[in-house]
Amino acid sequence: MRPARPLAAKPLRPAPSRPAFGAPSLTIPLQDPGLPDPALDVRKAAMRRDFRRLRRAAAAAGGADAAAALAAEAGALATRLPRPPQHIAGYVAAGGEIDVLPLLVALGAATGAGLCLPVVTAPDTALDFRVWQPDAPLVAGAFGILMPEEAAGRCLPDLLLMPLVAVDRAGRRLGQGGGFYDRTLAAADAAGQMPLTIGVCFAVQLTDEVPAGPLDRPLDLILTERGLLVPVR
Ligand SMILES: Nc1nc2c(c(=O)[nH]1)N(C=O)[C@@H](CNc1ccc(C(=O)N[C@@H](CCC(=O)O)C(=O)O)cc1)CN2
Ligand SMILES: Nc1ncnc2c1ncn2[C@@H]1O[C@H](COP(=O)(O)OP(=O)(O)OP(=O)(O)O)[C@@H](O)[C@H]1O
Repeated sequence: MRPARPLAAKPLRPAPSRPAFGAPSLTIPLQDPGLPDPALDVRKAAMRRDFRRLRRAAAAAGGADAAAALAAEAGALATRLPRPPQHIAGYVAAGGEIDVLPLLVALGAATGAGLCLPVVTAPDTALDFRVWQPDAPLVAGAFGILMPEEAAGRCLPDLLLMPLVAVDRAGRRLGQGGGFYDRTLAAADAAGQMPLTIGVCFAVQLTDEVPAGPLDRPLDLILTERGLLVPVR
């Protein structure tokens, strides 16, 4: 157990400046989040801290090579998909996440699918997705993450390349803690439009066991710079 730190030991810093969320739109409760589980949240928070550090180190040491290695697997990955995708969602890397854009572009070319990127429109909601083409302009969105402009139009992906902080061999995914992808999958499932989910990360982000609760949905596949993993459950 770590000793409790006096609050005064933490220097006061101004809140990080972030683009504000837009006015909340009409939100439909997607799923009752149920009873809070503080013990689970504490375990997830500790793992996030450790694996964000590992992720940043991996990105600094070989991020560009790893992104190229992912993209080189696009043709092989396309042949492993259970159905041909129509619209593939990637993400714009932040905080040391593996850069998935070269893979997204290559997978689009290999499958003929359209491409899109996620957009956070409000806290506690599902993600929106906007159409993206290579070299189309991106603007800063929530959390400073780049996203397509509104004029790009919306998209409903049937294949998600998902960022993550840590993952285990059963496909349990630890994300940034906003619950955005879990709510997105819950909403898609409820609408009968569950996409195929591929978690993408550096191999060092694989761990023995990610703590998970009832709202966490396991990944269909895991892709690292070392290759494709089919989760064992
Ligand atoms: N690249 C990327 N895009 C994404 C996600 C993601 O995880 N990665 N999301 C997945 O849901 C959504 C955005 N959700 C987010 C939720 C929380 C934080 C967050 O707390 N960021 C910390 C920095 C973390 C770090 O150091 O790595 C912060 O801003 O202080 C970021 C994104 C949609 N787009
Ligand atoms: N289907 C859902 N409906 C409502 N709330 C949800 C749902 N899924 C997750 N949440 C809530 O979102 C919060 C964050 O969940 P969690 O810690 O699993 O996020 P995460 O998967 O790490 O984040 P992200 O998916 O954004 O990367 C929790 O309070 C959780 O209760």
